[in-house]
Amino acid sequence: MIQVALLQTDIHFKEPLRNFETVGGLFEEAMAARQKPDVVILPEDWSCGFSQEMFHHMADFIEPEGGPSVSFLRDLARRHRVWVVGGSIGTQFSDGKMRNTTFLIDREGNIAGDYSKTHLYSDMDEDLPYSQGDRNAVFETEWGKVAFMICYDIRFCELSRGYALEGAEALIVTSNFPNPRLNHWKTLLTARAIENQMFVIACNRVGTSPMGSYFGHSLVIDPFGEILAEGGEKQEIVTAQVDFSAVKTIRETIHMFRDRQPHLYSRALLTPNTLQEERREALRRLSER
Ligand SMILES: O=C(O)CCC(=O)C(=O)O
Repeated sequence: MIQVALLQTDIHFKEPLRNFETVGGLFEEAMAARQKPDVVILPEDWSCGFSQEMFHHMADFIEPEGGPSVSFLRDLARRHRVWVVGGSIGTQFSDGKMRNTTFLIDREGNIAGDYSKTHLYSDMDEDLPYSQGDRNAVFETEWGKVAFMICYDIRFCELSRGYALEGAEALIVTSNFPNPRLNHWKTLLTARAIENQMFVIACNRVGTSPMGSYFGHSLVIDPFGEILAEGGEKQEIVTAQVDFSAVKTIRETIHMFRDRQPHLYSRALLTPNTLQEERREALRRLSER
């Protein structure tokens, strides 16, 4: 049984120091609770916010590997001896590529893994500066096997199914999911939990950005699809106890993984996405102008 704490923060656009202060304050509060968390989870882009404008001026936002945001979180993890899922941080990696990346940090402050957003939100031009992540790993921790999604990723059931087949027991989601799509947020996350028989632990932000407003409603959903905890629409800490043995219980009750019929599923799932190729071609032509 572990205790999770989701910091549902109000992120101030382009004000990292102010956001560090908010996260630092909520972190102390979470650690002072009677039930000390084992894992603290932050929302997507927790240190600088998110807007379409940002994707055209990345120099103002991007951090190098080991930059100030991840160093700040590693220090908190080490000081409080707690695991941290570092929301996401726009990071330029040593291969020169920029990615929207979540860092998994252990109790010693070491980076135990990272996940970069697979499905970039092209309707907001996120795919202009960012490269998609291409290592969708399941990570073994002292409390169970976990995998990650960032925001728009939750619309793509194929990714979470792959994680479940690789043994993930919990899907951790970090997000800037906006109004008015609360219905999508709750329905998609609940479906991901039920269809994969795993926990879904999803941290969303509140407040506003130049793009609009965010509804919070961070969620902890068990593998039966029951909501264990749900945030409101204000800044707060959402907590829940997560008992990973529930995954085994549901998987031994409804044998979905035994009954899958992959050879009968559509071959279209594996054919290349021509719409994406068209978008890449259009962007290439634009950049040549
Ligand atoms: O899928 C959505 O409705 C919103 C996605 C989004 O805002 C994002 O991925 O940043």
